[in-house]
Amino acid sequence: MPISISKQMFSLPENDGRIMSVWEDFLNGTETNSSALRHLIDESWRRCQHASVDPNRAQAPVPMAGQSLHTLLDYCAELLDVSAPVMALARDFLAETGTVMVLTDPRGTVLNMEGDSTTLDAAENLHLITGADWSESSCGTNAIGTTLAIGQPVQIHSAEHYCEGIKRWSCSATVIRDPLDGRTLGALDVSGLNDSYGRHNLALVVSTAARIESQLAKSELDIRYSLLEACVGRISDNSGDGVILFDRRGRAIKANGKATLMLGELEGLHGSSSSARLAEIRIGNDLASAQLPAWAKEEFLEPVMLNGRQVGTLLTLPNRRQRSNGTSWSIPVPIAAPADKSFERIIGQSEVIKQTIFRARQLAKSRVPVLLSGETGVGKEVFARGIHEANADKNAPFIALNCGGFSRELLTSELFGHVEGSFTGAKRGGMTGKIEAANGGTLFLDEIGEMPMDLQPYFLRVLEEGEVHRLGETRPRKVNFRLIAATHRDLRKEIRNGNFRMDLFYRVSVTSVNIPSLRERAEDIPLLAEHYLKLLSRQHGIENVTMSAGVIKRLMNYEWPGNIRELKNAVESMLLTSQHSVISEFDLSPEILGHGAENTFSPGDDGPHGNDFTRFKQAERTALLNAIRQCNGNVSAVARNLGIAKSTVYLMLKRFDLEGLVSASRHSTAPYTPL
Ligand SMILES: Nc1ncnc2c1ncn2[C@@H]1O[C@H](COP(=O)(O)OP(=O)(O)OP(=O)(O)O)[C@@H](O)[C@H]1O
Repeated sequence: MPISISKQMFSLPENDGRIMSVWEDFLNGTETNSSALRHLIDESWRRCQHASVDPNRAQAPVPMAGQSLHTLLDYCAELLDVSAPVMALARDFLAETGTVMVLTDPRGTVLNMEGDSTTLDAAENLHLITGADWSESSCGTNAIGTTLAIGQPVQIHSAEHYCEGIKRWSCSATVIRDPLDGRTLGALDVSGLNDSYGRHNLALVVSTAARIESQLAKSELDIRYSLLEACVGRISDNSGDGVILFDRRGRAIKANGKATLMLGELEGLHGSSSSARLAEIRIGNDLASAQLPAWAKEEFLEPVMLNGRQVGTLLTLPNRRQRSNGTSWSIPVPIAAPADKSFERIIGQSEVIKQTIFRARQLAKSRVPVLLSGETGVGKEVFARGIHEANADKNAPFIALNCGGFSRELLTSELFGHVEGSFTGAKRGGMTGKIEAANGGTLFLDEIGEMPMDLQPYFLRVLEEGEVHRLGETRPRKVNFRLIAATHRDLRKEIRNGNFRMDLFYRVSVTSVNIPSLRERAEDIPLLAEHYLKLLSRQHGIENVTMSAGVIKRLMNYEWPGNIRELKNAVESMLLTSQHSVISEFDLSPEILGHGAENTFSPGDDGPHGNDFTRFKQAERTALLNAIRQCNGNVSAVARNLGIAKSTVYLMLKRFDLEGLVSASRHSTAPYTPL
């Protein structure tokens, strides 16, 4: 007699002791046929044994981290994005319940976790954390791995776990399916220590997963609706060509009459069978990997872009008459294919910057929020523009706002806009806020960590509801924009310090790119310095200026706390102050000169310095350098400038290893010649 599935789903904690002895027997090979053991657990244990899972395992294998974790999170961005609101609820409502909610990908790798903080800590000891693999073949019978293996909701309690180290836990999980084709997209789990067991935990995951699925269905329908709307003109029967429209997964969803006729001719089909054949055609879910029917060519395909995101594909079968007339096949022009020059303005050849650009380019393909992190002046805004341009239509707006540059009141009004008379100082006729201005394009919020705490829930609401209220107005306005935020702060630390809301953090950091500091890519400095020298020479109308090898070396050794912005300023300052056509170390600022020569001294260089200068010595050295600069390397003039004897200048030059900065002949009064 088949066992009722619903009975199979729930654990029976009262059987725990008996199940433990069955497990011991199972491992010893002396199997007992106990009614305490659910059939699905028995089957799962057998799968684990077959997969040689170690029953003594105390935790999941080392979790995935770094670039591979980033790539996985990007790949699952849609699932993460859609489930973000329910995970935020879990954070609030599971606190102090002794449980956590876990979202995984279809292979059981944890993507996100929220819930009770003590349980989160305990889970960490088990490696139940983002990036960890909780498939059955890695961790044995467990709710995540087992629900993915059997495709139905399940509780795994205590002794039912296959691995000894996990037997203190009680877990309930179910799969999340693609609402269109039933594909498994991931699993949702609620876990806690044994005393958190409750049948309602399974009810909670099942209803939450259903909510995620319906949200996925809604977003799919919205996309499909927009796709049809965008292409309605192209699939009309007036077209001489056969046109088939595919959704973003490569499934045919609409075709004009001509396409049905042409398909009939191409495949020898008639009437309804050619319509049925149309419904079967798949072209893969991106142009690069399109699996085309034999009669189609790659050039028949064009991406359909909406707000910079590919939402479908049009296949145009050129009119046969045109072909027999000898005219070329009408190769379609993409509706809005991105001309990918977007990251070209980012200068750098180092491996680390190339990888960063690659990651940003990948993320640009979707519309998920991106958090750019990095020190000041590393190029966060340049990257934001790159992502926007790689993705958006040519005319889509890119609206940037620095949250750090305003008072609370001004920032509120800049972001949300206001209506006339809404506050003292409100503009006549009101003002469109940046959020509204970014509609259809990208909103770049620089220094998002500076957004005041009490403003954050309002901005979160905009992100969640896609609506904005101008200050002083009750009517909501619909908005649709891509959010790129940037920060030089560690936002997780800001959350711990109570300066940033965790729910907003999860909303804005669905994906992230960390932009390396200039220090981490010193090999790019020559390229950047040359670039700025050329650019700024042109801007200032100065011709034929170059930099000495010594300068480049110093620039490469400096720490650049202000990154590229500081480098650009340094080059500009040298260009404007140097009196020679070859910029030399002599033209460098004392900071760069003072820091740049560590371990790089070589004959002809400006000389090494030590890190161990006292503040006083540093000041003395800086004064000497300034004087040398002002006096063009003339030792007598330097002595006069500093009010000390020439012999003391020589002593100081020796002490600070700066002799190379004055003219070659110790006693010469000839003007300094650049190296
Ligand atoms: N890779 C790059 N190649 C060339 N120029 C760059 C690059 N990255 C940044 N820049 C230039 O450096 C300057 C600073 O860049 P940007 O304003 O994007 O930095 P940021 O990280 O946003 O700074 P902040 O955090 O202070 O706002 C700009 O003049 C920008 O054009």
